[in-house]
Amino acid sequence: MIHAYTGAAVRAAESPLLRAGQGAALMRRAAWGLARVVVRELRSHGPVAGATVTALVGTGNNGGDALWALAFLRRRGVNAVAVPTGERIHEAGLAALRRAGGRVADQIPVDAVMLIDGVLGTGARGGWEPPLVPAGITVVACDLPSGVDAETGHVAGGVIPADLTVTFGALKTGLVVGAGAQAAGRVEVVDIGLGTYLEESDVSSLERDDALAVFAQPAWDDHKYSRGVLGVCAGSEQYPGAAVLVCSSALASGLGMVQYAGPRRAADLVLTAHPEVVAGSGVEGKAQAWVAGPGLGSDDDARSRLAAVVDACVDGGLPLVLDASALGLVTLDHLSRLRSAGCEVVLTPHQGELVKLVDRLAPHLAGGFADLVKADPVAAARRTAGALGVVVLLKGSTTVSAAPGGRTLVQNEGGPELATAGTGDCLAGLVGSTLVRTQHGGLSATVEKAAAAAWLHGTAGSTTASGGPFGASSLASAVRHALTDR
Ligand SMILES: NC(=O)C1=CN([C@@H]2O[C@H](COP(=O)(O)OP(=O)(O)OC[C@H]3O[C@@H](n4cnc5c(N)ncnc54)[C@H](OP(=O)(O)O)[C@@H]3O)[C@@H](O)[C@H]2O)[C@@H](O)CC1
Ligand SMILES: Nc1ncnc2c1ncn2[C@@H]1O[C@H](COP(=O)(O)OP(=O)(O)O)[C@@H](O)[C@H]1O
Repeated sequence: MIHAYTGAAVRAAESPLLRAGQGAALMRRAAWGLARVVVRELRSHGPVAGATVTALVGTGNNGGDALWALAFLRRRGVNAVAVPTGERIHEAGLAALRRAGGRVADQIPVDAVMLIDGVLGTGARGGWEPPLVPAGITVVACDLPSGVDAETGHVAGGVIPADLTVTFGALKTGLVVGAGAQAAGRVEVVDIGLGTYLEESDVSSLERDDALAVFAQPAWDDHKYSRGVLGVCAGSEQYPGAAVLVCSSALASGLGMVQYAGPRRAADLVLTAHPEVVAGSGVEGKAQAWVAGPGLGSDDDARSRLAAVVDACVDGGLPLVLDASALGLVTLDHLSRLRSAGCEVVLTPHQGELVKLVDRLAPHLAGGFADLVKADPVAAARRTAGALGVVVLLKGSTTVSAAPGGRTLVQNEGGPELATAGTGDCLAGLVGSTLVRTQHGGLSATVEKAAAAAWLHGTAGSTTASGGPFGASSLASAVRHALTDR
């Protein structure tokens, strides 16, 4: 599990140390860590001594870090050049650079092989417009790529995409969400001794082993019912393929049985693809959790099929995933009955679906929500989860899974190749699969299951993308592959 903290939390952790007069020591520790990483990167490409490394140096402590790092690099024989970007500069850092023999210039030197982005860190307010950066130069961001909001990952103006970000004290939320995660490149954390002062993390990410633990292999004495039976209420005469996609991904994730409930045309397609599915038109059966929504449509038939699934879940206290069409049909009454019956409920909207859902079911949140979803998906998912009392898995370049209590997991395994019709249906099948295979552990455990599904989905997407462009029906085999190699 990887944990990330808000910029504010990291600053709060620093403050007792600053009060104790250790500010300069903290900065030197951070800069030393940054310089070590730069040396390692230089060495992997050629000689360190004589290489030109430049830094864009802002007006605050982020610029101070960059200046100190240049000073350390100069002592290692690097041609260290600071390029100030503002009217002010960190005086002690500048003095250190000058003492070490480094210089100041007003432009990035033409022979620079590496650029340290030390303009803005956790103190950035709003956006900035970076200068043009020469093509081919390796960019190392100091703490954060300048212009990334440490709290949200939002980029309000421009940003210099980094090959590598060296961040200090702890991983920041802005480095693992949305545009910030994209701009950061590889991220390395330098320990500057904040550990004991850091409070609870803001968001976390599952790593491979965490996710694989959710998709546990069967025990020797398992049978199909103990491995889990997933009910799927998806597809319609108009959109039959969605039913196949949900069933395929669920089966590929290795559960005991998939039971399909839907109209003839969709059921026939499902059975042609997967004869092992138990198909019928109604929701009766042995399902231990349900997925409802993909391809249901929005007519009366869709409404009554969803109502039947909600009734079955309420009666049996069963977990339920609501995706796609179901997000436009679900009512506050459904959610309230499901909550009262103690059902685990996961909603899996993309951004547009979330905005519509909030408009309809939580209008008190709706003002400015469309902007919030883009600028701060973590907050948007958290607020919705809190308002509706369910787990919300918000899809996008970062998949955010939030529980009503605030526990939030963010996953970034998948790339934009996943933005193709039907991949969300596959994800719904995987989330359903996680909900049948483990016992109740409260919504805090449910959010982890949702994130494990996102991990598997993103990993499968990236593997499939490495073979060229793909459609959603190719994902299932990569899901199996991701679960094979353990
Ligand atoms: N505390 C510590 O001991 C340690 C801190 N550490 C380091 O300090 C960093 C935080 O430093 P910080 O608080 O000085 O903020 P920072 O990110 O440099 O930016 C503030 C400056 O930028 C300016 N500015 C703001 N927005 C702007 C914009 N849009 N466009 C242009 N300018 C803008 C703002 O100007 P002002 O608005 O005040 O005029 C101010 O001058 C942190 O990320 C880490 O690297 C580490 O060394 C560990 C020890
Ligand atoms: N730019 C992106 N980077 C990574 N993943 C993405 C990106 N765009 C979409 N995805 C993923 O692709 C899936 C698309 O789901 P969805 O929009 O529901 O599609 P559909 O309804 O067609 O099945 C989601 O899991 C989402 O997280």
